[in-house]
Amino acid sequence: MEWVRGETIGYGTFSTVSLATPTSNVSGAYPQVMAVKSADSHGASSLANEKWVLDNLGDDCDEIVRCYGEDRTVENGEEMHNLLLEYASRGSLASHLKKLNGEGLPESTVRRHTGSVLRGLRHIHAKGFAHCDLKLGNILLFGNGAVKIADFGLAKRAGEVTASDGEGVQIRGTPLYMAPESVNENEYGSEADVWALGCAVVEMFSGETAWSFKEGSHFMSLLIRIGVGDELPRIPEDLSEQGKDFLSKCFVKDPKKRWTAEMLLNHPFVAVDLDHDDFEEEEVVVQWKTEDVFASPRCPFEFPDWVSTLSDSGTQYHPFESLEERVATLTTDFIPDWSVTNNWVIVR
Ligand SMILES: Nc1ncnc2c1ncn2[C@@H]1O[C@H](COP(=O)(O)OP(=O)(O)OP(=O)(O)O)[C@@H](O)[C@H]1O
Repeated sequence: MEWVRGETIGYGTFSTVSLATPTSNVSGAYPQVMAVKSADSHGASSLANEKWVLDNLGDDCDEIVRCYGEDRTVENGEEMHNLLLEYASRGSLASHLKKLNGEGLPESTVRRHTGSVLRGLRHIHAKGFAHCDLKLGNILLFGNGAVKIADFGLAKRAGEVTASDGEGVQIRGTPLYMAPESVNENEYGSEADVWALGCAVVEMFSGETAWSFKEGSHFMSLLIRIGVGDELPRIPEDLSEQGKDFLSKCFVKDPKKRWTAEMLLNHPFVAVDLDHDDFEEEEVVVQWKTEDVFASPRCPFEFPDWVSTLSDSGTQYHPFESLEERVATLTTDFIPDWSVTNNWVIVR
């Protein structure tokens, strides 16, 4: 497919996302407006992984962003890897929420979005994958009010051991959304996606992250709270009883006892027919104002949207006697330079 690049609509850790239009579209096989996610050689493996996962997931799930293909271009003398994706005219839920100045979304909207994300997760998990980076920045909002899961750069086959697994303490995805078993055991399976979904639901409803923290606090202290002890993410007081119950099924520390996406789809919080009068349909508008360009943060201390990345300690892996011992190894005065991360960084 021939296409031309339009203006930039988002920045990620690994990529820049722009508008794209096909130049020859005789058969009408492609939409008139697409999003193209582009990366240089540093982000190429993440894009290749995303393409591979999306190919495996197929295009029969309405809650997963569609991929129209990939190609390579040379721009300003540099080879760029490009992934052509379905364009979400209203950006991510993270950017949408930012415009609400700390306000959350109405509960009926949260229920509808949660149901959609759960259908997407059920599909991903049924195909044997885990997303590993579910957060509001990776849930895209479309003109008709629909939401879809995007950004499969960190996704992997559930249970698959990556080259870096087992070599030390890893941070895969965004610390604020990390499940206890990911902090304690480096486990990133479908159960961890459900925990992250719970965090996303809290944030959608309250406009605040599920974990409260002091500005400037070390992110390792958050990992200790997630991994050790009984503390759970905050469940908003003003959420309905059904909502609170739904979150209590997501925030189960033991992944084996946590509800699955399939089970949660039958929970009354989402298993109701909601009227769709709380959003306005919108035509696909392609003129983005400069201030609409959404950048994924590049530093873990830019609360609340910590950067998504993979990291490992780079040190020899050894089993720990207790959770406390393992998590205590995370505490260090050394603060990595997350602004230059690609795939893996040393965190201690
Ligand atoms: N299909 C799309 N339609 C509209 N906007 C998009 C689309 N894909 C991505 N974006 C925008 O670009 C931003 C960055 O994209 P994405 O998260 O996929 O990149 P990334 O490099 O994987 O980032 P990170 O891993 O840091 O989250 C998104 O937060 C979103 O605002």
